[in-house]
Amino acid sequence: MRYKTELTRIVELPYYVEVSESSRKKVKDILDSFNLNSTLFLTGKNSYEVVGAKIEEKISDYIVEKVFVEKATMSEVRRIELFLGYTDIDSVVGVGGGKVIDVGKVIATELKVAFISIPTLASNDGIASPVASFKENGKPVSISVNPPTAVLADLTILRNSPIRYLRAGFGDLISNITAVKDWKLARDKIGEEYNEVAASMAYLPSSLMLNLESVNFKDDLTTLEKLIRGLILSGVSIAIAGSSRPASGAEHKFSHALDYLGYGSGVHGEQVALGTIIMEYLHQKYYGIGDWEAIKTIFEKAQVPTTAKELNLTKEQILEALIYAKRIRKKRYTILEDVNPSKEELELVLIKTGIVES
Ligand SMILES: NC(=O)C1=CN([C@@H]2O[C@H](COP(=O)(O)OP(=O)(O)OC[C@H]3O[C@@H](n4cnc5c(N)ncnc54)[C@H](OP(=O)(O)O)[C@@H]3O)[C@@H](O)[C@H]2O)C=CC1
Ligand SMILES: O=C(CO)COP(=O)(O)O
Ligand SMILES: [Zn+2]
Repeated sequence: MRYKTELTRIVELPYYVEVSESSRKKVKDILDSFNLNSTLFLTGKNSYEVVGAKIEEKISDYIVEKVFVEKATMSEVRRIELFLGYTDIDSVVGVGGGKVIDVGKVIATELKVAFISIPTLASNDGIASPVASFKENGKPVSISVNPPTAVLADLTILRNSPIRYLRAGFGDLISNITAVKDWKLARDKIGEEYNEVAASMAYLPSSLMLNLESVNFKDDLTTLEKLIRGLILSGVSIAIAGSSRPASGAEHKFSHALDYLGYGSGVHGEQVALGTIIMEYLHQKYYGIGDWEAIKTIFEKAQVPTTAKELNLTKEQILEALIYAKRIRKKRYTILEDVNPSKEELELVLIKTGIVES
């Protein structure tokens, strides 16, 4: 393995992170403590109704413009930046789901201002990560951005958010188990640079959740808190690694492939959850490390979809996406590149794991 020439790593991390039942109330304090007073307030139509309006009220003196984000694309970023024109802003406050947070991260990065992330959904680890995921011409692209300056993860907001997105967030968190296995594989097989701190931050919170007796994000605040903290650590692990490596392996390639091909009705975390069962199966089969049944069981306990049918996918579509996955990010070495499973073998995996019926 060869390292770059610098002797220590310089990493950009969020300055302030709070996970509590009242984090939303801190937004004014945060703006004050960073000496920020000209804010672009970004939100979504639904998130505004549910929580955004109340947060807006608290910082109305600081807001210079409010914009509703409609889609997660570069053209939406341009629309908002053109709308701002010569208006001076020193911060972006984003109150919404992944779409709003990602658009906020890109705008704050381009305009070199602070970004305060107030997620109203916890559907993926983008809450605190330096990655924005856009769809351009219907195709997914991942963009490197600055991580948020502050993350205010409010458990009251998130507990009351639609359960489907919390379950999807759980899928995205558990997927770190196979992502880190793939990273280790790349270290061992092709000498890829590996960072134990980033890998542990991504891996441990998800692996510890495998032992839960039950998984209920609505009624059990401790489990919800573990999910949110895990997703935040996952985002920070990406910042430490300098790429999404600790949180995105073959299971993510599979999910990106489904998006490319336009198959099924799953959201990101649901798709990667299915991918995680498949990749864990392959890791277990070829290297004896892993327990795909434990992963499937924890998904079932959390009511994360574990079958093709639940995501409106056919067996053929999943197989096509698994084959297509190798064309995505060819340089990211994973179990798929290592084993190069045939279509017949993959079909057997789908049947053995119960993802499709035989
Ligand atoms: N950065 C990253 O690493 C990743 C980013 N993504 C990206 O994230 C985006 C998807 O984000 P996701 O969070 O799944 O969903 P969205 O942000 O698209 O929101 C989904 C729906 O939920 C609504 N909504 C938001 N908050 C609430 C709430 N508290 N109560 C009720 N409804 C609510 C939204 O309405 P409204 O918008 O009107 O408020 C919208 O209708 C995609 O663009 C995807 O590419 C996906 C994976 C990783
Ligand atoms: O979703 C992500 C991590 O969970 C981001 O990963 P990608 O770089 O594959 O988009
Ligand atoms: Zn993800």
